[in-house]
Amino acid sequence: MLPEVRRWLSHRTSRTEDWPVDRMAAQKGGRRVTVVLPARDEAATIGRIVTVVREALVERTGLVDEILVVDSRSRDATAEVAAAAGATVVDQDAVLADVPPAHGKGEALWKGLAASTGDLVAAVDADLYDVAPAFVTGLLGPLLDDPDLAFVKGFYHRPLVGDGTVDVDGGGRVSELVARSLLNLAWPRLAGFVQPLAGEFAACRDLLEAIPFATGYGVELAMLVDVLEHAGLDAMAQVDLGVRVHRHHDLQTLGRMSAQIQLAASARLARQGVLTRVPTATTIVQYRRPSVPGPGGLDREVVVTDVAVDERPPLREVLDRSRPVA
Ligand SMILES: O=c1ccn([C@@H]2O[C@H](COP(=O)(O)OP(=O)(O)O)[C@@H](O)[C@H]2O)c(=O)[nH]1
Ligand SMILES: O=C(O)[C@@H](COP(=O)(O)O)O[C@H]1O[C@H](CO)[C@@H](O)[C@H](O)[C@H]1O
Repeated sequence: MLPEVRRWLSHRTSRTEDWPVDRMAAQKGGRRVTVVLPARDEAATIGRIVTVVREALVERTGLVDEILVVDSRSRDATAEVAAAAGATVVDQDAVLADVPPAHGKGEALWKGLAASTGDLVAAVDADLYDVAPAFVTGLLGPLLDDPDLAFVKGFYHRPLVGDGTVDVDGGGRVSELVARSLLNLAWPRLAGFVQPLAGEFAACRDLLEAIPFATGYGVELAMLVDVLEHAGLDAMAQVDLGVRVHRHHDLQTLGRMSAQIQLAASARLARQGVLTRVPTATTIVQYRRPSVPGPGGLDREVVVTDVAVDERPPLREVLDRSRPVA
């Protein structure tokens, strides 16, 4: 581990208990705070998350001013459930409607940033089973307290919850198998982040508007790299949020997620001159138990998926272009 990272770890890591909500609400001053929840088919969990955040942090303490759910092409009642629980709900494709739409989690976050009004923006995944207000206060605490900070990432223990089984630290499989190795090899200054792919982070609006967003699942890794480049390691911090339990994807879905992360990383390595060009092939070939016979008698079904992700430019460039010239 780089000595700089060792120093950063002890200097820039805190626990959510270090940031009591009443103190944070008092330190907020005139700043506006938005919580953004990107949500695709999260009708089962979004209502409870919005209710917890609204009751504890909007109504009881005033720490949060806006709860914004980005409905990311849901096929279920996510939008209705979120609105009934008290969130402002925007349709991903209706935000910046004159920009050709894209798909994915990063797109939902980018559109959420565009639609939000906070000076500080915190993001929380919408598939969490048990969200406490401390998830949000922990992310905001360091930012409200220290003007040198611009970005805070959550970390936690991640159980892998199966059918009647719990592996206490078995979650975060893509983090362990893909993201951590990529970061340690290519961006070792980011090796201090305990959960580099955590969907829970908070940042200053100015910073988020100044960096590009990968539209798919590469968004978290891309954001770490871009924030490091833009603001420097000492403007970044992490906070222990306890335990996080969420709905898991199967291994093949995680394989496609991994491919998107590697594409986002490759784009940055090319930008930094480490790779001479960005990969042009964007399909992943996977094999699964056959529902139809595979080619040449292969006892596997061949599944080819396009994992291409667009990159959104820094939001500020888009907003500047659409502003009328005086
Ligand atoms: O196209 C998408 C895919 C995902 N998500 C949201 O992004 C978050 C994290 O995605 P997911 O749960 O699929 O990833 P996991 O945490 O299971 O790896 C969740 O709130 C999803 O609803 C989204 O808004 N749009
Ligand atoms: O961290 C990980 O390995 C993956 C998968 O988590 P699990 O193995 O299902 O606990 O989950 C995350 O990765 C996505 C891609 O960066 C994020 O978008 C999600 O928020 C995050 O939960």
